[in-house]
Amino acid sequence: MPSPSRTLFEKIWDAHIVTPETGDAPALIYIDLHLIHEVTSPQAFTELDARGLKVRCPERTFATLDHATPTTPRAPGVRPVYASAAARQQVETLEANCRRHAIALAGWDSPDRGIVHVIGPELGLTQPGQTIVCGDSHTSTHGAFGALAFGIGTTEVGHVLATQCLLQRKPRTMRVHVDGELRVGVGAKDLILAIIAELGAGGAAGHVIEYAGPGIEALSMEERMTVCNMSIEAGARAGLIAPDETTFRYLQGRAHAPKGAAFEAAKARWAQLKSDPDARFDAEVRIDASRLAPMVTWGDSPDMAAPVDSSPPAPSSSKMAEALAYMGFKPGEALLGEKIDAVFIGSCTNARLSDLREAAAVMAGRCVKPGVRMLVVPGSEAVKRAAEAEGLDAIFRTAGAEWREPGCSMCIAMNGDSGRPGELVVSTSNRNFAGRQGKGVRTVLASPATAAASAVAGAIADPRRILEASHAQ
Ligand SMILES: CC(C)[C@H](C(=O)O)[C@@H](O)C(=O)O
Ligand code: SF4
Repeated sequence: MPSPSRTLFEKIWDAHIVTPETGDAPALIYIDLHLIHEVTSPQAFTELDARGLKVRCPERTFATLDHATPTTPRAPGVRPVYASAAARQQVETLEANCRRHAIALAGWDSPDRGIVHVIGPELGLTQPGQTIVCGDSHTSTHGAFGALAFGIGTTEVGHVLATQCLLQRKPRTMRVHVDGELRVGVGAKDLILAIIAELGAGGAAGHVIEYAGPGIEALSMEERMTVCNMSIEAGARAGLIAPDETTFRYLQGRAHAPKGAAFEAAKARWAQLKSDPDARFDAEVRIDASRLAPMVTWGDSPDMAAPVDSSPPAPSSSKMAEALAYMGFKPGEALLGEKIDAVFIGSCTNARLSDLREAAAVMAGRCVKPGVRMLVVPGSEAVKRAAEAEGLDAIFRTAGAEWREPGCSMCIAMNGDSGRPGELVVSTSNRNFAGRQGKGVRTVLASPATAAASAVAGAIADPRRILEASHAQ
């Protein structure tokens, strides 16, 4: 009997069931790859030790240092100076846990270190069809490869360390179909901000989103990662994209990807990973990418976003009114021209090589407005090396920006990189929650191009003015 049509998510889910879900109990699913970092793993290891348990599959576990790590430049071999005793302890605890349990760690001396969601793909650890978890909500990033990837809590990190399995209720499915191509000056970040604005912060709650359609197929892997990264900001459990030639080209030759004949065999398997043509989704949404403008947020939630050349809407709830009051923005008043204090180019959303290129294309031959601070923080050591090899660091430095060491940095301000109370920061990260970038800091989420154009203008700016001019030349 032919099997019923299934979505890509359902295919990956079915292939990983150890024990099916029943009315009373969630399913038990097998986890192919467990990524860990210093913030959400210490208690999980403590629990493991308290029960005398070993790590079940150290070879399926991979660790990095990213959240608490200082990004101030330092000479090779010099130990970093941490922002707090807590930050230092988190890092040193993970170093000790990895040594004790024989877990590979991209630590301080590793050329592979970086933000967990940047290095998984870079190293070829992230592969189509896998189940991937990490004690981190932006694990959805890895879904760009056609993997089922989602964040888990610290208790679950302990479960996965001990058993390589996870208890999960089966999520529902949503397809976001993207037609049309993005115009000059409009990027993947603008697309996902527009999608989140459309869905709302909780609009995809309980769902796994599959992004599909010509507008998605046209995206590079790095752009697809930017889109999948922010799925969680619409409340989704995960976001994924069916793997294709773009995916396979990206993976070929990566350190942990299969090699030679094994790669060809894997590719043939991966090519099967797509939703059946008549597969049914619990929800469907359509977006036309060709109609989008660069987006910026005007509130304290990622769904409070609008075209950069528009203004915040009149509040229809107390939440919106409070958000506007926090940001100091007024409905009907142009967002363009709002004076800014700082710009942050970084995070697992937008700190890959293509993001830095996008920002550098705007900065080249221009200067950061005096009085504005600009931090450029590459997502990984590999991104930093590649950017330096093509002179992007020089473009940023010459413009007056700070070129930093890799890490999460001002995305979450756990490492000492933060803004001052009241400052307005244009940021390429993914969360504009009140105080996330420092107490009282007001965050405007934007693309690397918009952030760079704003740094030059000293105010929220439209990158199309610069980019269309250079395109026409
Ligand atoms: C620290 C970590 C648990 C957190 C997350 O889960 O996402 C962080 O990465 C974030 O972006 O807020
Ligand atoms: S860069 Fe930001 S969003 Fe990404 S993992 Fe780090 S803190 Fe979380």
